Amino acid sequence: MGKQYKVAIIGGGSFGTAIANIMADNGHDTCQWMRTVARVDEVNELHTNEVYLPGIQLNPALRASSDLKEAVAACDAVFFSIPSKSSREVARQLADYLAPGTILVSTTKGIEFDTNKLMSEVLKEELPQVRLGVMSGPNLAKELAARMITGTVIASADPEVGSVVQDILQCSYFRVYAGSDMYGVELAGALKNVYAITAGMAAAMGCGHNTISMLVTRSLAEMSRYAVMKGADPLTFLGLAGVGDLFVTCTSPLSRNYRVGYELGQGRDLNEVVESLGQVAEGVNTLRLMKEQSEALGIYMPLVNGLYDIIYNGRKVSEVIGTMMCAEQNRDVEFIIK
Ligand SMILES: NC(=O)c1ccc[n+]([C@@H]2O[C@H](COP(=O)([O-])OP(=O)(O)OC[C@H]3O[C@@H](n4cnc5c(N)ncnc54)[C@H](O)[C@@H]3O)[C@@H](O)[C@H]2O)c1
Ligand SMILES: O=P(O)(O)OC[C@H](O)CO
Repeated sequence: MGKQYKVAIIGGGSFGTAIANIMADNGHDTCQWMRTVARVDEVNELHTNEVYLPGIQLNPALRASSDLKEAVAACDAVFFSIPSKSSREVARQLADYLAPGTILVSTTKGIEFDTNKLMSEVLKEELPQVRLGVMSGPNLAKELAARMITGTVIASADPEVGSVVQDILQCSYFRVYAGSDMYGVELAGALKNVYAITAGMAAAMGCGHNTISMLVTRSLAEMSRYAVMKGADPLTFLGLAGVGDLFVTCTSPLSRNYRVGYELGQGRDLNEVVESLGQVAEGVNTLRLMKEQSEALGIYMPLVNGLYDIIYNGRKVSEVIGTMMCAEQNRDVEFIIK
């Protein structure tokens, strides 16, 4: 067994619980912070989190606490797993409790709605004393909690952050790759959610495998084009945090974003679908931000425009597909990012 770390996870939802469980499996002193006292008791006494990970028996060594100061005290590393909507608010609560130099890893795959900032930017503003990393990849919480093999990417400007996170999380079912393109990894995690909504919608409408394959491939082209214009490394999009995460999110009914798309494809109303989900689907807000940004920067994004028109302008799916197919024929060269 390697070095044992003292670690905390901020967030009591599906992903926070899944990664907290890996850390406990790996023998680290692990505390998960969550605001709901009844759920803290459930994790500590029954070793389950039935609302978010039904049917999963958690490692009995995993502790939970609703006391933020106690949860992060003397930690080597803190993992942040709060939806983007509440990230700044929770980061502010942490400000007095994190010692200078503490490693803080964002696992949030979203963008702050009113500022268009990535979570690393939000966390840097609120917690300037930490050493930051972002983690992203094909990491469906339910599969991770069931200890099914996958990998992820930890990206940071500080190489020590990468190697500490590898020590903490790597195990027989979770391979952790380190990189330095923090911006690209984080952006990829947020952008793919939008295309998962489209893919879910396509699946509900009975589209074939050829269609889904075209959709995923052109989604990769479109999100890479957007990210490169914003300063990311295009190669990041060919790795686990890019195509890896896009593929899983666009094909698995375990993805909440895919499920939102599926239900929309069955004719349900967006607000109703989001409400009944009971968990976060970051792509709904990210779609609006991508639409605004791509228009402001003049980036060609037919898939984002099409989904936006369907969801927010009430355009018929068949009409949008018709427009897109003709436009692609006339304008698009089959390059990855151009
Ligand atoms: N679930 C996955 O498979 C997965 C995988 C990788 C990354 N992520 C990302 O991780 C982030 C969190 O996702 P999740 O799946 O855990 O979401 P979730 O909806 O399952 O859980 C969110 C958790 O955050 C808590 N929370 C929300 N607002 C809060 C506040 N103001 N104060 C305290 N707690 C608050 C909720 O109580 C809940 O416990 C998202 O950005 C998501 O995209 C999710
Ligand atoms: O459930 P989603 O749609 O938030 O996606 C889950 C993860 O991001 C998959 O890696």
